[in-house]
Amino acid sequence: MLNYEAFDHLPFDHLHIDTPVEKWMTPEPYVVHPYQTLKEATDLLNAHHIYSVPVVSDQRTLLGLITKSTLIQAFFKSCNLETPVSYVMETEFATISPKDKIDKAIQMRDGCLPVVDSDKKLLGIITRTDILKANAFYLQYFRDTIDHVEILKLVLNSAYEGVVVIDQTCKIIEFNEAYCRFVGKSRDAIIGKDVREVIENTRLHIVVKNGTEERGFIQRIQGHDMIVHRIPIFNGKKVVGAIGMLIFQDVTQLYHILGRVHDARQKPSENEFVFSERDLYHLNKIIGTSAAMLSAKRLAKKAAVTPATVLITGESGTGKEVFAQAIHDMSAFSDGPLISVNCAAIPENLLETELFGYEEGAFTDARRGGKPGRFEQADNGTIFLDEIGDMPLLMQAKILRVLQERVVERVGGTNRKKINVRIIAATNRDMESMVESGQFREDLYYRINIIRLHLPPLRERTEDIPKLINHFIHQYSSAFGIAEKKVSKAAMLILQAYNWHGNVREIINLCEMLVCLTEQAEISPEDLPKNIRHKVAAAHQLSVDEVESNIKAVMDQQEKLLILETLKQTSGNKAAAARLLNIQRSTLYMKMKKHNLQ
Ligand SMILES: Nc1ncnc2c1ncn2[C@@H]1O[C@H](COP(=O)(O)OP(=O)(O)OP(=O)(O)O)[C@@H](O)[C@H]1O
Repeated sequence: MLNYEAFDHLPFDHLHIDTPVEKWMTPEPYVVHPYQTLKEATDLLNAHHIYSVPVVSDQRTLLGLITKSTLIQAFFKSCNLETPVSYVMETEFATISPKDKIDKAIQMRDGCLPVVDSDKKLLGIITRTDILKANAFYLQYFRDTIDHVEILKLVLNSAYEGVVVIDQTCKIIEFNEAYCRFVGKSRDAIIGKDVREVIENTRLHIVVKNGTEERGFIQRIQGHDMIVHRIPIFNGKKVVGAIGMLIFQDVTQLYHILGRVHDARQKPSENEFVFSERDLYHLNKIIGTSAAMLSAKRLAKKAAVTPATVLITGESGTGKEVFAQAIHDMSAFSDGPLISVNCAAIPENLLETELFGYEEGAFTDARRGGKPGRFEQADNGTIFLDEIGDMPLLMQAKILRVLQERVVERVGGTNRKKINVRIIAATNRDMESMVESGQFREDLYYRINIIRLHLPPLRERTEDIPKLINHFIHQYSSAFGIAEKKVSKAAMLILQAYNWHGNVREIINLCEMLVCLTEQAEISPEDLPKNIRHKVAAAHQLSVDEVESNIKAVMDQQEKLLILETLKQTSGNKAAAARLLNIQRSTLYMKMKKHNLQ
């Protein structure tokens, strides 16, 4: 490591490789005068371990140079020690001007190079040590520059947006990792190529030509509408290149942002829908009006209007497939099929032929005429890759190719078929940690995680539970031709307090069981499965009986408040209150007596 203190006297801030000699010279060198003796000159050279010394007049005009070899030659010629140096000094030697570039000093012959001004006045000397210092400094300077370039590369590569830099001949000189991921090519395969060969519909070559900036343009790349900026790079007045930036990974992200701005401005109530009749038809099949569900429905609608890939995440049974269906039904792909593939259910050795199909003769049992794969079947429609987190790594690489190129090739075949497919993937696994642990390819993750739709578990949206239960009780009652049963308030409170690890799927199973097995018209806490009642009690550290008596107390309190509220409304008129509550007057009297309201 170079010690910078050695250069403290130098103005490094503005240093450049061709700095002048005056920055590096030794400013007040040892000198001898022409009338000094050879002995004095010899003593000076020996005392300071130097090879040469300039000879100057009293006004510091450079007259000659005394070197060790001049002295040796003088003694051979029998000059005595008292001879003045002017008799033997060199008069033919190189000098350098203070404004000359330091690299000119490299031709030095005599151990030192006098630095003189136009009047031949000595300003300093350049010694070998000065040249070594300059070299060492530049070496460090270049190392630092390389470090800076590395830092810039790091910054560029950690940018979330795609960045491309081209020179004035349209050759790509920089291409960051985000962009590489997006176009699915390695940096090495891209650097040096003409930008028009790498980026579809680019206009960077035009920007380099006319030097006009283009901001916020929409550019179609790989089937997606992308927002881009194109900025010319100037050196003085000359355009020397251009930078292209992919600002949003996809326009849908802009739609999200616009949606958020819109939401913030409008502050719509949670129940307010701005969907068409057709959207409502599809979305209303998804039961739930909790804030989380409404925002998931809005996002699904926004995703449906773009062809972008959607990744739906959420625990098992939260409705990922239901949302995939709704997105498909509301999208421009709805005239085509929705093909579902459960990546976890198909054995690894069959997954490739299942997804990509095979040609006749591809393997021993191959069907005559071959078989199209799921991707081909989904052409002009949607493919739903369920449990994508369980897909083997080898298959992930193949899927990535399809996502990048939108082309499929059957197993055992050579034809590549272009497909137009919207992709929806779903998983209940933690994709980010799978990527971190290397179980899921990072490049594929970026490809599918364009629009992220997360479905929270039921226990985080308990207000949806009564609606789901009533919906499925109604559905099963009519399917089985059984008179519809009502879930009592107490039973509903227990169901809302339950954990529902199986989410909606578990609710459906329970409703089927309750419709079939409950004999009374009302489903009460005792009709609920024991495990549900016990788990709710355990979660509250109570016994089952305590839970039920607590619920009864809560309900009694609610009933009392309701009666008081209604009587207030009717100014104490009991007949009117009974009418409002839709109960007999005698029942109201009975309840008022129970709650000590008389
Ligand atoms: N909000 C909902 N409204 C109506 N039905 C729903 C809702 N959510 C889920 N379902 C129903 O619940 C069942 C499970 O849903 P779905 O298969 O979509 O869940 P999933 O998240 O894909 O589960 P898995 O991860 O196990 O595949 C399905 O029968 C589905 O129709």
